[in-house]
Amino acid sequence: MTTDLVIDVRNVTKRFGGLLAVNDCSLSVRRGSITGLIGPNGAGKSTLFNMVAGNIVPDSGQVIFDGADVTGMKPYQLFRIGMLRTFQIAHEFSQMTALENLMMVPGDQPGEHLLDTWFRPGLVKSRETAVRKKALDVVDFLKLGHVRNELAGNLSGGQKKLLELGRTMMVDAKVVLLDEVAAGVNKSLLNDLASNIERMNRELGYTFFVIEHDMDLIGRLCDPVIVMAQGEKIAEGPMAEIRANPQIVEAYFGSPAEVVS
Ligand SMILES: Nc1ncnc2c1ncn2[C@@H]1O[C@H](COP(=O)(O)OP(=O)(O)OP(=O)(O)O)[C@@H](O)[C@H]1O
Repeated sequence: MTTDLVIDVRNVTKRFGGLLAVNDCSLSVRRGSITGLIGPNGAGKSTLFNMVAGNIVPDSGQVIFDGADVTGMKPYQLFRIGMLRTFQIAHEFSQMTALENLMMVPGDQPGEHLLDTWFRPGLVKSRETAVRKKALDVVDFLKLGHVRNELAGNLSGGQKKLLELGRTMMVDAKVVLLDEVAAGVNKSLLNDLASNIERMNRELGYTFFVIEHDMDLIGRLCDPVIVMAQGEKIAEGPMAEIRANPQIVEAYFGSPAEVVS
C-alpha cells in the first residue's frame, strides 16, 4: 500500500515516571518532504523522535510507517523496511576505505554466507559487482570520489558526515531521520552537507525527518516545520510562518532574536 504519509504518528504518549514527556501527540511526515521538528529544550522532540525510530516504545498511541503499524518495532527491523536514522553518532569503520564502508551497508549479501561462496560463486560475484557500482555512484553523487580509497578513519569530520549520509543511499530508504546534523559541524561544511540533503530530496526524491537546533539550517531545508512544546505539537507550517508568529516566538523561544537570527 502506498500512502502520501511516510510517517504518521497518532496520539502517542510517553511518561518517564511522573513526567509527561510526550502528551497525546500526533504529527506526520509527507512523502517527498523535508520535515523539521523544533521546539525549546525539554519539549519532547527527542522522545518523539525516539518513538518513531523504535528506540522508545510509546505508552499509548501508534506509529504508522508507510501505511503499516510499526509501534514497538526495533530500530534494526525498521532499517530493513526503509526507515534509516543517522548522524547521532558517526559510525564509520575506520580501518576500511570509504568505498568499503558504503559496500557494507546493504547487508545479507550472498558472500556473507560461507556455503554461497563455495557453491554459488557467480551469484556472490554479481551481487558484489552491483553493490560496488552502487557505492561508486554514491561517492560520485556526494563528490567523494577523490577519497573513495582512503581509510574512513583518515577522512575529515565533514567527509565522515557525508559518508554517513551516503550510507543511507545504499539501501532503499523510504525516510531518513536526521538527528542533529549540524552538531559540531563548521559553517562551510554544513553548507556542503545541506546542499547534498537538498539534492537527495530534489533530484532523488528522498524524504527526510529532521530534528535540529540550528534554526538557519531548519529554515533552509525544511518545509513544513513542526513545533513542539511541553510534549505537544503546537504549530506546523513553513519556517517563515513560524518565525512570523509572535506567540510562538515569545512563548517558546524566549526572545524573537533567537529565532530570527
Ligand atoms: N530517559 C528519560 N528519563 C527521564 N526523563 C526523561 C528521559 N528522556 C527525556 N526525559 C525528560 O522528558 C522531557 C522531554 O525530553 P526530550 O529530550 O524529549 O526533549 P527535547 O525537546 O528533545 O529537548 P532537547 O532539545 O533539550 O534535547 C524532558 O523533561 C526530559 O528531562
